[in-house]
Amino acid sequence: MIIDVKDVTWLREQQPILKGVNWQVQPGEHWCIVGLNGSGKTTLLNMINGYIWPTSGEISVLGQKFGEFDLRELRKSIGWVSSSLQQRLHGSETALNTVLSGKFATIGLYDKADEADVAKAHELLQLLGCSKLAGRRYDTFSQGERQRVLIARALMASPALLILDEPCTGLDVFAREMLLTMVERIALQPDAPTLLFVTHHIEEIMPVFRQTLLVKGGEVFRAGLTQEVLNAELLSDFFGAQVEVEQRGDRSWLRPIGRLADLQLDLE
Ligand SMILES: Nc1ncnc2c1ncn2[C@@H]1O[C@H](COP(=O)(O)OP(=O)(O)OP(=O)(O)O)[C@@H](O)[C@H]1O
Repeated sequence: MIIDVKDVTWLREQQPILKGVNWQVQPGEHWCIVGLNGSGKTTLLNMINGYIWPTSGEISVLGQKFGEFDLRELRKSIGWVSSSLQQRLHGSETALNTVLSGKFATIGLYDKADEADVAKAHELLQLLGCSKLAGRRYDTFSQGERQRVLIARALMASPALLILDEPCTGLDVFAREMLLTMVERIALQPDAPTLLFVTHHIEEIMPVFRQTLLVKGGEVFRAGLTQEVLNAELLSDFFGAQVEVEQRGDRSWLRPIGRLADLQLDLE
């Protein structure tokens, strides 16, 4: 099993941030994780990466049970692309060196990459549609280009699990579609890592994400087949507001219905 979270609770200042979470990810599955701000998604991912420990319950990742192995070793098998990583990278590095640094898990390239590494980095830049950027400085890239270079960087370490944490934030609609196409391309590679794709937006769920986890108030609201999860009744219940879900091609699009006042938004 790739991820096995059993009855996990995490308390902070006596308050449960995660409550009785059960979630299993099997080999070959790719999951979307959806939840509103503050629902507990990042906390759950921090736990999967071993940065925080459950107050109670058990967790194993890539067949390793927490408490019985070296977390630093486990982290080498997990790629995590997030906005905080984006801020930490060195702007003066080229795209090629940024990707190569992924092999050594360093911010900046200090180790000597061999020919095979360079060839692999070029292949990954091509996979992500960034070949032309190879020799350009990272700080000259658009947001969409940065995200794609960062995904190539994460793939450089050949992770078994790749977490894409809201990768479409700040992208225009075309850059977003481009990124989603690339993500799908990665998932369809024969030796693809298991992908976890965190988003607030239902329409970003590509068909390759056959499973979806809905997180609400630190609890699993629903975990199952995307096709079954993405229905108007369930999502209205999940968001606490009436929504409709329209199927367009092989993607679902969500639209709030009713007056804004009914959405119980705090607009003050
Ligand atoms: N170390 C901590 N101490 C106290 N509260 C915390 C801590 N870490 C997270 N929380 C709280 O737990 C809740 C869940 O936070 P988390 O960051 O996991 O949400 P999220 O679903 O990732 O949100 P977003 O979509 O905004 O990134 C929030 O209310 C947050 O303030």
